Amino acid sequence: MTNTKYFDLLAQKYDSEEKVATEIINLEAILNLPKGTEHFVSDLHGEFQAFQHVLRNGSGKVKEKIRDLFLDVLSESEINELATLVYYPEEKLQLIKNNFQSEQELSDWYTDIIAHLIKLISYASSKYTRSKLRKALPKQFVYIIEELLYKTDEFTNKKHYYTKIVQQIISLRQADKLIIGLAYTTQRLVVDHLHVVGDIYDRGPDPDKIMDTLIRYHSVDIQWGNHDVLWIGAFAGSKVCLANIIRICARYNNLDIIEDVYGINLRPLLNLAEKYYEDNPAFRPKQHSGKKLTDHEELQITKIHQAIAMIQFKLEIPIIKRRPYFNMMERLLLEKIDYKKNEVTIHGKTYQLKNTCFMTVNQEKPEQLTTEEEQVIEKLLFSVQHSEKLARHMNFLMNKGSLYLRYNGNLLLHGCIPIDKNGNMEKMVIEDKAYAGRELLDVFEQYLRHSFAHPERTEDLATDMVWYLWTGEFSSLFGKREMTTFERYFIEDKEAHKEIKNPYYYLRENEEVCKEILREFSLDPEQGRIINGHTPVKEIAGENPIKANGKMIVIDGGFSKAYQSTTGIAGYTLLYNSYGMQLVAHKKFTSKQDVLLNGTDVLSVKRLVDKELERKKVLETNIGEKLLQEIQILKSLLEYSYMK
Ligand SMILES: O=P(O)(O)OC[C@H]1O[C@](O)(COP(=O)(O)O)[C@@H](O)[C@@H]1O
Ligand SMILES: [Mn+2]
Repeated sequence: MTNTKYFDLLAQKYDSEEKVATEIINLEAILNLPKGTEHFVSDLHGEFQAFQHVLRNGSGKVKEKIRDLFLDVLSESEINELATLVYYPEEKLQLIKNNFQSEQELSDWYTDIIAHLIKLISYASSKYTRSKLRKALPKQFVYIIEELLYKTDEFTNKKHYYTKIVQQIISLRQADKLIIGLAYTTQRLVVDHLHVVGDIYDRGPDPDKIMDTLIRYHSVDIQWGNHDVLWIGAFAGSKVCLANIIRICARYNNLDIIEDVYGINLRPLLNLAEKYYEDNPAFRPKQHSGKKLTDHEELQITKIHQAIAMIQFKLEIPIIKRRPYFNMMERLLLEKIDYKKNEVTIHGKTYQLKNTCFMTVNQEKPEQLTTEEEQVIEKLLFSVQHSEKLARHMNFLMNKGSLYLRYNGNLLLHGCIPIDKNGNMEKMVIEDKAYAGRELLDVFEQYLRHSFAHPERTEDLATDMVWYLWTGEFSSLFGKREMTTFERYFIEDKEAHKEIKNPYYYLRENEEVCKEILREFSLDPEQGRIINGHTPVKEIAGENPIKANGKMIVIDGGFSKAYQSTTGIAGYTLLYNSYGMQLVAHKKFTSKQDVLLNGTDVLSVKRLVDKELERKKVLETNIGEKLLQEIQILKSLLEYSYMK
């Protein structure tokens, strides 16, 4: 398209000189506002309730704003009550309303609380344009709220006018709805943009609810985690990824995610499991609160767990063989077993095996699936690829996700940048071409997207590569020499379970190494930081999440309950507003009920990562860059169309 045509098109939208000028002025104004608050979370691992809480309280930002405004006029418990009302408006309203004896009492309370919420919204939106605030308001109440917000100058009898409106709202029985709307608006204003630095799926019970929440969220991006790509892989046609997700769901007693949530029929797998497998202590599911299993259910899951684990181990073999550059020959474990002696030799060391379940293994050809196994995995794959809900969730992961993200000068990524012990980028040769650093990650992402675009291909390089991202030595999502799943099931010696990490995980303490990585991604090493998830920060053992003189921030807090005893804490999140970055350490989240009843909102030690000397403006952000371009275009339009 020629430039003139382009301008003609644009002129249809901006059909007068004034309109162009207004838009330029509007954009210029936005550029000079303080940058919006970014909120970083990671490693959610299906813990929907805890995630909801962090999202709703904006990692403490909601309460901070309430304190700023009301410290002198409200008591501590009133502050807590107001905060809880903002987090969980529907439920908290019911609880509060139950305490009133008369209509009058309730009406007085409504009047006060609506005033508080309006004040809070006015404060929380002070760095946005009116138009942005309007978009965040509950649609049906925009007019009323704007009246309440803006009719507050000295020339109107503000109190009288305000009281009249609120009385009307109450008598028309709209107060509850208005309060709920105001609460959600507050939540939305407090955080402008959310980054999920990977691992939404696995271990915890409700990844699907997290996905639904993210889909509804006003502004979000995702950096895929190894567990997320495992699910993408399954959907994209990788049978070995599929076996893995089912194995992990069995292990964590979460098969209802597969069966009830995503509607995938497990009956064929269960039949196979019942036919070949018995009880086995190594495969009993982890029990978690809320889901008490009967003995029969536990036994069933134990059998399914073995059946699918064995399918997984078999499926790994041909991939390892057809992709020598995956460098995984050491993982051909079923071929390394001495079935008579019940031993396996790994890295030159021989181990006794226990809790084995090799009933379906053909010792001559251990990669061979039995006919039944083959049918089971085929049916599972069909079912997975035809789950509408899973399709919706995986499409969203693809649309909003990437392997890494450069955002406002920072590098966001889940796992690591594979490097050697001298800090040089590791090279991986794929189909005779070597890749390293950013280029390697870009190639990984291309393969993943290709695989997703071709779900009918199940054994091509792209599909195999998705599995490599889950478990490969130079995968930026995994970054360990190998995954010792087999060893943890069948070998007692803990030595064999060790997973040796890429040097990245200790070299990232080093400022120069982090700066080099930032340079590799064309980011300013002086200003930028790396935001990392994936490895739980062991606060108990004195580990600091802020590393390399602030160049590296690790925010896997372990929302995952399974990991909380090793971390000693229930997660870190990060906030980045116009004043700088704040790291928030979360205490263990008990339950929503607890927050509602007792206001226990265990907040959270803050450590200032950095304090900007000057407030950062939109101008200095990614969005600012885009707005500048738009302004340029509009200025050209002005010249072309109206100043001839
Ligand atoms: O805790 P589990 O279920 O045994 O899983 C352990 C496996 O998970 C991993 O830690 C990967 O998961 P994370 O990304 O959550 O760390 C593997 O390295 C390891 O083999
Ligand atoms: Mn991870």
